[in-house]
Amino acid sequence: MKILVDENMPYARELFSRTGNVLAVPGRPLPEAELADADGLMVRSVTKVNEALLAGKPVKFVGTATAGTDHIDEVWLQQAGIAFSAAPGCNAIAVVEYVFSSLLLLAERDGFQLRDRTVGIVGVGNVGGRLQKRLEAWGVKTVLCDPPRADRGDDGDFLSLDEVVKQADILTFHTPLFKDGPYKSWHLADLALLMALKPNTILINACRGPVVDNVALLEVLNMRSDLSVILDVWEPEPDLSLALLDKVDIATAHIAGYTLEGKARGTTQVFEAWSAFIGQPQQVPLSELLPTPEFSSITLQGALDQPTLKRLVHLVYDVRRDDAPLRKVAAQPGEFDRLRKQYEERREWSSLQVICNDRDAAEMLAKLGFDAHLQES
Ligand SMILES: NC(=O)C1=CN([C@@H]2O[C@H](COP(=O)(O)OP(=O)(O)OC[C@H]3O[C@@H](n4cnc5c(N)ncnc54)[C@H](O)[C@@H]3O)[C@@H](O)[C@H]2O)C=CC1
Ligand SMILES: O=C(O)C(=O)[C@H](O)COP(=O)(O)O
Repeated sequence: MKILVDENMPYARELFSRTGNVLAVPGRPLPEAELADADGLMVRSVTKVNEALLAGKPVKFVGTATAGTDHIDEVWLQQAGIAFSAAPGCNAIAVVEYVFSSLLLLAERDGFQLRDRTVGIVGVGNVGGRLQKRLEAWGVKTVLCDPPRADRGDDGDFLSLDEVVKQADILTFHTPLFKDGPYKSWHLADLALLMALKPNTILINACRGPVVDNVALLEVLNMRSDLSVILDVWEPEPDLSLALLDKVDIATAHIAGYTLEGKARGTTQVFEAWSAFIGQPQQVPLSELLPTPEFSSITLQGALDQPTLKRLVHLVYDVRRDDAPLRKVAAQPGEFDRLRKQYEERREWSSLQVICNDRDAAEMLAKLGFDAHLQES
């Protein structure tokens, strides 16, 4: 059995080699000759998987260690009898923590309390739903837009996109990329939407670049200096607009989901699906794989206010570590992908044990996802 795995999938070699010969390869461009005798192909979002790549090849299973699946032609795979599995939700916590890291930074810069802002969440699935819970735990009002969930009759107060735009001080997008169909999300944020944003809105895109029309965004930012923008994803990638990069407040190279936990979950979810597919089902607990983090325990004295939360959040992950390198190298071909391939280890809040002497602080931090405990007296 030969299994091709993207070289940017931590733990893939050690897991997949339990079931066959593993070859780790770059995802963009993928060395296509290696597919001639491959049974399994495990990719990330940078590899387009379609008829052009796989027709006439022996590949029987495709896995993607990602939440998004817009790089996969699922209809063709099904017609061709090739099994497919993704990793829904694997990196949702990572994206939520990216958003918090960014918002706490802007809140400190601009001197506001998150609790005084209304956050509009567009796409309330694995990422948006977790973001809603953590924001509300911190006392932030959220307004939600998710037409597929509203149409399914899911519980929740879902508003139209126009209504959310009217109410939101912070507008954050967490939809899949659909180029057409009833829930088309391509250019969901178009010129009209961007012009309709309330004064001083913070706009965030950490889902897929083309969900926000980047040409329109640049045009609007040239007219409106009141807006703040956080972009993790770009239209197009990897060749983003340098003029736009210059205008945004926080800019990163599509790494919002890149915690070690998030990537490891992606690998294990796909490995578990593959091992079941070949009739050797195996479960892999994350705790078997993850190393001890650099900072594993800290003591917090007293109450938890927003500046203290920011310091804790930034101890685990400060988004500025990813913003500066992108600005430095974005003009050079290949550097966007290199930043992503050589990504420095980043952990989730749950990796930090926080011992508190204040009960409310311990309860709040636990709700937010830290490994928080009340100090024993
Ligand atoms: N920047 C990064 O590193 C990452 C980006 N992503 C992207 O974020 C997207 C969302 O991730 P998840 O929450 O895990 O996906 P999900 O599938 O769990 O949730 C997506 C939600 O968006 C809703 N939705 C679909 N079309 C919509 C529309 N037109 N308007 C409003 N809502 C709509 C769906 O009903 C669903 O509730 C992924 O599809 C992926 O493209 C995901 C993880 C990491
Ligand atoms: O899971 C997703 O969807 C993402 O956007 C991933 O974080 C993207 O990472 P790569 O697959 O491009 O490494």
